[in-house]
Amino acid sequence: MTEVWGLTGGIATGKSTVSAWLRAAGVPVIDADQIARQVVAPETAGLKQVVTTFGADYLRDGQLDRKKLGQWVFSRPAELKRLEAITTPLIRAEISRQVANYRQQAVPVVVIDAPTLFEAGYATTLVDRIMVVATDAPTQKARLMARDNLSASDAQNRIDRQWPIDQKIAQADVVIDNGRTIAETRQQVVKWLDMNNFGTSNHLKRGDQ
Ligand SMILES: CC(C)(COP(=O)(O)OP(=O)(O)OC[C@H]1O[C@@H](n2cnc3c(N)ncnc32)[C@H](O)[C@@H]1O)[C@@H](O)C(=O)NCCC(=O)NCCS
Ligand SMILES: Nc1ncnc2c1ncn2[C@@H]1O[C@H](COP(=O)(O)OP(=O)(O)OP(=O)(O)O)[C@@H](O)[C@H]1O
Repeated sequence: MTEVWGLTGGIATGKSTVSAWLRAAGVPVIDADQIARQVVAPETAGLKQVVTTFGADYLRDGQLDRKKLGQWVFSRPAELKRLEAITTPLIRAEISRQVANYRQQAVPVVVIDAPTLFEAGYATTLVDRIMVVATDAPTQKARLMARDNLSASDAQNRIDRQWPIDQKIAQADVVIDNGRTIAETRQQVVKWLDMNNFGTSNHLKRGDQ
C-alpha cells in the first residue's frame, strides 16, 4: 500500500526547501512545478495550445517565455484560468502516471509537491494526507520578493492567485511552520519522518543538507 502525501503551502512558503529534505531522506517526491514545465516544453502539444491561445509573442527561441507569460497571467485571474485550462489536465495526468508507477513498485510513501494542490483539485482525488508548509504573510511576501526579485505589487498579485494560507492550514493533516529559522523547520520535518517511519533522517538531524 502506497501512502500518498500532498505537500503544499503558499507561493514561497518553503515547499521546495522541505521537499529537498524529504528527497535527501529517501522519500520519493513528485514535483508539480517541474511537471508544469515539462508539459509546455518545446514541441509539445501543451506548448502549441499555449501559443494558439496567447500568441507567438510568448515564444522565445522555440521556448515558452515563462517570465513574460507570468507577468501577463498573474495579474489577470481570467487569463490565468485560460492557461490552467490547458496545463492542469496535462499536469494531473502526468502526476497520476507517476503515482501509479510508485504504487506498482509498492513504495510505502510518495509525496506530491504542488503549490496548487487545493486550487487545482488534486487534494480531493490524488492524495491520502496533506502537509502544509506555512509562514506568516509578511515573511512570505518578503521571501518571495527577495527570491524572485519582484516588486511588492507583483509579489502580492502572485500571492492573491492562491487560496489564503489559513484555508489550507484548516485542511492539513500536518502543518510545518517555516516562519522562523531553517533549523527549526528541519526539526519539524525530521519529527514527521520519524513519527511515520518514513525515510532516514539521521543526516538531517546532524544538520548536513
Ligand atoms: C505562468 C507561468 C508560465 C510562470 O512561470 P514561472 O517559471 O515564472 O513560475 P513557476 O512555474 O516556477 O511558478 C512559480 C510559483 O508560482 C505559483 N503558481 C504557478 N502557477 C500557478 C497557478 N496556476 N495558480 C497559482 N499560483 C501559481 C506557484 O507557487 C509556483 O511555485 C507558470 O507558473 C505556469 O505555467 N503556471 C500554470 C501551471 C500551473 O498551474 N502550475 C502550478 C503547478 S501545479
Ligand atoms: N526558514 C527560512 N528562513 C529563511 N529563508 C527561507 C526559509 N525557508 C525558505 N527560505 C527561502 O525562502 C524562499 C522560498 O522558499 P522555497 O523556494 O522553498 O518556497 P516554495 O514554497 O517552494 O516556493 P514556490 O511556491 O514558488 O515553489 C527561498 O529563497 C528559500 O531559500
